[in-house]
Amino acid sequence: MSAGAEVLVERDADSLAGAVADQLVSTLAALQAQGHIPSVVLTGGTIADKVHREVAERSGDRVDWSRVELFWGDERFVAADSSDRNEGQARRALLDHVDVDPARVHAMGADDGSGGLDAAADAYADVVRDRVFDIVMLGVGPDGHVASLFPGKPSLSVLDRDTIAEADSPKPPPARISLSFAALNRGREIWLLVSGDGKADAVARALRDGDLTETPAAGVRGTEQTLWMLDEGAASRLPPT
Ligand SMILES: O=C(O)[C@H](O)[C@@H](O)[C@H](O)[C@H](O)COP(=O)(O)O
Repeated sequence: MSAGAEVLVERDADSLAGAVADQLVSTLAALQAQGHIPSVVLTGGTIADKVHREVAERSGDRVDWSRVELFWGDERFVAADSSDRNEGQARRALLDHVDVDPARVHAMGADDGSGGLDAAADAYADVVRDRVFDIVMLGVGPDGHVASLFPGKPSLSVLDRDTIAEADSPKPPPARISLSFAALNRGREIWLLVSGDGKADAVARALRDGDLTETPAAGVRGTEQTLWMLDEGAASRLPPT
């Protein structure tokens, strides 16, 4: 198993989302109790959406959302009002229901007809420059992708820039912006959130220290913790412990 990775298994997607939400709320509350302004990287996808909804339900007054810095690990490069945007998904499920400070919500650029994909990726590199994230949450695709870092793509070897532009994503929509491994791996805690047996092979490959070109999820590592939070389906190909 991948060195330093921890694995937590919940029964199904709902209990996984609840467990992740509880852990996020308590981690943010603990960081704020130390006087720190936590930074969190959000992602898109179905399990992220469930997690965001649970966090909105469970955080109550334990987290001061106006003192949390929010970033995205990747974004679909579509019009700002497209329902495809990861930003819009997170807003509808979580950010619209808690008291965030708009100045601390750092969304990636949208396709507004001005600068284009490369310029939007470069602009976000300026936003995250030198930033150390407290918590990076990532979904994992059945092909082992994380954020918008897909198997076999040149973006996997980008280590000298914090963002990449992906013009030909195998998961629609095709145009995306993503943090690179260089930026993601500045995360103190990286949480990989995975549900369903369709992802069990990718999870098993990543945790066996698979090749990141084939399984990008194998390439993320938090500086303090790499935590795989799975449901039983996603964990079903792991060796028995
Ligand atoms: O924009 C996106 O699509 C993502 O950020 C992507 O990396 C996602 O997190 C995974 O594909 C898992 O998505 P699911 O949970 O829907 O399988």
